[in-house]
Amino acid sequence: MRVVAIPTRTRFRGVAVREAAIFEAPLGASEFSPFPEYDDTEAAAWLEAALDFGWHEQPPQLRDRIEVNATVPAVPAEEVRKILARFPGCRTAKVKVAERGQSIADDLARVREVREAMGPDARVRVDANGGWTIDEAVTALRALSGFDLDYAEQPCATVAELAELRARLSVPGPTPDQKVGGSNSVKPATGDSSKASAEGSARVVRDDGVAGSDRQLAAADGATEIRGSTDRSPIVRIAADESVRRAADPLAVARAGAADLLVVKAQPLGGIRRALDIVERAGLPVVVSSALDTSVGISMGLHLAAALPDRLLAGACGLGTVALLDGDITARSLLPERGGIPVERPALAPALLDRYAAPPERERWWRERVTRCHALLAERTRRA
Ligand SMILES: O=C(O)CCC(=O)c1ccccc1C(=O)O
Ligand SMILES: [Mg+2]
Repeated sequence: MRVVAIPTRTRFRGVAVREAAIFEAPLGASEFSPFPEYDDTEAAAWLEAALDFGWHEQPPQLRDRIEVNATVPAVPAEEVRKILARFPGCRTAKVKVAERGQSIADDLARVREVREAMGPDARVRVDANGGWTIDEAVTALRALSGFDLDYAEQPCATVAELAELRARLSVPGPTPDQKVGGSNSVKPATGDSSKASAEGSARVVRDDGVAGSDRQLAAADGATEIRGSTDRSPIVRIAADESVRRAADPLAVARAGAADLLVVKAQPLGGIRRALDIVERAGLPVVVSSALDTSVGISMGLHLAAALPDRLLAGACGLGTVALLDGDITARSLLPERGGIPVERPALAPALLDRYAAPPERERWWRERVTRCHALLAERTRRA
């Protein structure tokens, strides 16, 4: 095991140096990189993932290249084009919003710049990391809806808030720039759609990956072209991220009908097979994303995305984030090229492991954490 500390090119979630423990395992390199503030119980799932990827055969690959989104940190609008340039060929962008200390005006300016830079055909998503209250999310997402968002990721923190937000967004708002009426108008929510069981209701996935219950799509007034039109139901699709990867029950959000799609990450969900199992049981389309991993962790995410059936993949994945790091540890970096990344397990570069070696006290901290998390996993196995 080696511990590395890689500077970020732009602060991301306040992170200026990304630390990771890297295993040189029998099946290739594997990564353990839970954020330092996560407790051992939460971090144990990340270790399970690292051990699984390094020591066990992975499920069959259904594709050999994964389309990725550009990830735009909560930078000032003036910096947007510089960030987008690091994601050559990407036709989808995910923009961080609701950053602490910033305003909705900052978010609007950033998203406007992304939409202008990428053009009307691009898909633009936002990720609030649970930073809005329901009221703030309603206001922000109504304001942002003019930019034709692909979805809003974790606008509020809890499953209950997401469910209520989703219901409220299905009702036409008073915003003057929102056209109501016409054959493609947004119908008021049927009331219980947010509580509908994801498992019980038949789900349909449109050819662009948009999914919803029969009733939800019917509520869109038989619209065959929701994307690109100004009116839609709901105003914006809701994606769950933290409500999947940090929840005691990753399926609760799907069961509550509180999200239209899920963001799944291999490490926090305990590995590729565990993540695939969750996705199958949730029955919602998904986007695979990273946690700002090195190319080793990205490789794990690419293998998860490659194992997903087409019907469950909802567009470009958030796996282009090596572009946000100022270094890497593999011979070849898994950076976006022509909008995608080949599914590979890159070899470690010994000289880079040395160059980015973490200071001794951080190395010791990570070794102790691995030891504690491993003991938790062993204890769990003993009890099972
Ligand atoms: O999904 C992406 O585009 C990149 C990954 C990303 O946003 C992320 C990276 C580290 C920690 C949290 C998140 C997140 O999706 O919230
Ligand atoms: Mg997210």
